[in-house]
Amino acid sequence: MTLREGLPLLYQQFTALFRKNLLLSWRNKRATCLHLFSSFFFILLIFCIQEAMKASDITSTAHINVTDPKALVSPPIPPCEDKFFAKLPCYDFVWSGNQSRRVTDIVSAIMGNNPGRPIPSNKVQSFKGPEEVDAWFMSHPLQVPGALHFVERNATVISYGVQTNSSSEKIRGRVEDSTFKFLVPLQIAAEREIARSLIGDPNFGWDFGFKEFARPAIGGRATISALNLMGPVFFLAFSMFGFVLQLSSLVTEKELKLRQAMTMMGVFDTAYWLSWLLWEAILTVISSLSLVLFGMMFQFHFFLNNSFVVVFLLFLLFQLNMISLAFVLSAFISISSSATTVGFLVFLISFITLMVSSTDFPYSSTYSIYSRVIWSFFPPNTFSAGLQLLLEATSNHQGSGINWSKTTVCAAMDDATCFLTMNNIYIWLVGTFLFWFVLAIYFDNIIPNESGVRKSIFYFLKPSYWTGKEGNNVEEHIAPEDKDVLQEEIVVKQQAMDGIVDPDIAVQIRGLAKTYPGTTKLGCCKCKKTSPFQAVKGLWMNIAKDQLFCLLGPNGAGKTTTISCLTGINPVTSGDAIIYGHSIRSSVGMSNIRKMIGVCPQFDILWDALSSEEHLHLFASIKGLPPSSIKSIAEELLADVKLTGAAKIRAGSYSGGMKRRLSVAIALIGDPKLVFLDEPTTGMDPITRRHVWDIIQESKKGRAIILTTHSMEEADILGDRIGIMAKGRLRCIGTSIRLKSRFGTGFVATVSFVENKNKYEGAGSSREPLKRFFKEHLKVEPTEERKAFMTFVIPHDKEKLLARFFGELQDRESEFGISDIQLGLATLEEVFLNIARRAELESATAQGTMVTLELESGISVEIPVGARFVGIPGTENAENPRGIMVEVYWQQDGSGSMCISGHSPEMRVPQNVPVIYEPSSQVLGHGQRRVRGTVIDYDS
Ligand SMILES: Nc1ncnc2c1ncn2[C@@H]1O[C@H](COP(=O)(O)OP(=O)(O)OP(=O)(O)O)[C@@H](O)[C@H]1O
Repeated sequence: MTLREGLPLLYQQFTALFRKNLLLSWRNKRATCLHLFSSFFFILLIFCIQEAMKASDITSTAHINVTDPKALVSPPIPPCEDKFFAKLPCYDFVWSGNQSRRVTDIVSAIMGNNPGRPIPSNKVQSFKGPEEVDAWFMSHPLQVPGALHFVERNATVISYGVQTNSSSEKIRGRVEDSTFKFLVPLQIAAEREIARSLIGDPNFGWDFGFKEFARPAIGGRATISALNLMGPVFFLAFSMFGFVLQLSSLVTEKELKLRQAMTMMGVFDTAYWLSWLLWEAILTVISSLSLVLFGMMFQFHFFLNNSFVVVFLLFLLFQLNMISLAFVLSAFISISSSATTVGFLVFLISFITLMVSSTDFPYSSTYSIYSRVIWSFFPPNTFSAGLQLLLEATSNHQGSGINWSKTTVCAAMDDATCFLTMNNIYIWLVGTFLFWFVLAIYFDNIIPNESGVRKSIFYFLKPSYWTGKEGNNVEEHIAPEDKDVLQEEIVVKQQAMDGIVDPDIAVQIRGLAKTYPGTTKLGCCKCKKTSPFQAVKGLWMNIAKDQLFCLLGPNGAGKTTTISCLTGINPVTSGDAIIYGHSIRSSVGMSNIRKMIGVCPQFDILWDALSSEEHLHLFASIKGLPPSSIKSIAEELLADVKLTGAAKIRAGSYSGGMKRRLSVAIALIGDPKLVFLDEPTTGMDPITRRHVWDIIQESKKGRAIILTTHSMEEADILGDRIGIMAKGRLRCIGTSIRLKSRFGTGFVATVSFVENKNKYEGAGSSREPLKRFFKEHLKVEPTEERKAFMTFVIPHDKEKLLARFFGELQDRESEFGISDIQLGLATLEEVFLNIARRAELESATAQGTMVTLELESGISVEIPVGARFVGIPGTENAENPRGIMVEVYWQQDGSGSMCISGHSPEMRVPQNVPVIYEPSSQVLGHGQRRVRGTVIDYDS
């Protein structure tokens, strides 16, 4: 099948990824709707605030048409408690001129004739002159709303003055109008009573009235002030939805290694970024459009008077800038749940800069052009400046707003103070959008990804970036101890030196090594730097076509790192690998390799919201399969992994086994010539596992498979050739039988007994002769003793004796009650444990890592990790000249480290067995005697 290449492939990947983005948004309807239509809630909120402002200003007639204004006739002097923030005890008014009898009478008349409420004498204070009143004011702030000052000039002239506390305190958003509330009533009362006194008629009528103008409602004022007050913050909050959602989608793809999976399948970065950009641009257009339309629907002058295109463009460009910013920040975040926190932080910073912007900073002559340029790189700042221009253009009822032809016109009166036009804002927003987008792609390359891989800061200046060729240095490494591994290394080195490309070889690994750089972690007081870690220390091997190579090894051995290097996820530190003639060190070679490999990574790399069918369609498109064949190939693969019934169900609801099967199917898309399966059957039940084994077995034809597994049974059944790695090195390589015969403890003989009740009752005693028979001839004890069978492990060195021994045993079958004898090699698991143990021992010896073995006899012995037969110093005597030893049983804990699971009964150290590790000294600890054990090579 011919796979697509170049531009057609880029276009195919782009459309497939775009469809994926669309599906993800569709399946996440709630978030998408919030992104698209949250503008409605913000506009509604501004509308409600505007209405609330109107309601709170209920005494004002600003919002209604005043056709027939009501006249207020001689309003009374209000009680002082009516004053907003009056300080108690308070006085209704104070007055001066109390040395005049006539004035005193006038004031008494004011108090007594106050309409509807005569004023009691304790609510009024009198003084001699205005100076005394002022002094009293100073010591009694807010205790009186007004004062009257009378002067009796002569019999016909009494002059007076009025003082009011005009401070405009607000209460619940309402401002007190002290002139009409206090000043006018005091003035009317004073004039009325002076007139009556002068005329001499206490009933003289004095009605004073006033009323406002008849006029239409001042509709725009509150609308604009609600938008002025809340608009910038609310519009910023609205654009945060898209920002946070985009950030979270990108980080989720990174966190779940979905991006890595797509890279392994050969996705172009251009297709990836463009697919997100186009999808987000569409969402942004819809959300900006809905914001402007809702604004118009709620009759805001800002949206009605400014031209539609001018407002829409400002919101669109700003939101696109926020998307670019989300792209940049996604390079620095590795956990999707942090997206909301980062969104909140960006909102907070934007809010602060918004406040700063309201002080004219930096768009005035006081500030330098540099501060304006730097300030404008943060999109919310430019946006708020643009918003301010549009708000000012509609700030009063007559404001005609800005239309397209006025976008180049400055709002300022003279050229010297003209720093911004709408056109400048648009140009800046387009510029910063492109700037942040390019920066996002740059950071995506240089910030360590989920595998800790990053390019150098000046990667684009390196010739290798453009030519696709990199160096090929091979570091010297310690020669392997194992003869098969050494032989393999010699063959590969020779072929590499001669430049021979064996047509039967799919992968040739040439001294592949990987060192992870140390990382610096910021603690509360100091930085903690970890040292570089050598995960793979020089691998040399050939992997043949049409074969399944099984890579085994304990946790942390370096298997996944090796696969990551071969699939181009991790760049190698030194060495190389040639896959079907292409080097993994060259970017051109790697892109060719990606077309012919399939990868089933260790962890399921799937979108919960996509079905298995959609996954296969997506990955098939990324690989470049012709669109016409994708449907049938997906159906075929789904049938192979028995997922046809669940083809349309979302992967999020799959069981662990179903997810693994889907991952296997993804790895087999496009008939790859080399398939990497990293622990493909983890979490599967035995039936499903066997089914997947069948699929893998079938898939061997015509391709090479590299499989890593922790199941020895799987390796035994599927592996044509097995390599065991430990501590970054290849420890052994060969077929299963070869490994078992070389590294197993020997042969395993299982003797089954005839089912006979009488015999069985005496089984213990009737089996003694058989045990003696094994002991006398082969010097072995049973390792397992059950009702129906007994198992003996026979060391390799007894191989020559076996033919005669088993011949004799068969002859005496009836005597021993034997029904069947089975002889086999040790299991692969035993081989694995032996190799792992040796590697641990080697590293523990090199590093001096010790663990404590608590013997049943009560003695504690310090031994190197992995040591099998341990001699106990101080137990030597005449009977046991070399002392006592035990066999230590090891197992791996959850983290892959070896730990002691038990030990055998104590036994004599045989003569002539060599000591591998001799402790240099004995140590004492916590008052308890602790000795270091010797390691005995009893196995060899
Ligand atoms: N990005 C990384 N940075 C630093 N060290 C790493 C990184 N990835 C892996 N390692 C270390 O490299 C060693 C090899 O890891 P690797 O995942 O290759 O082991 P493995 O054989 O695949 O183990 P497992 O069976 O658990 O998957 C481990 O000690 C691991 O901690």
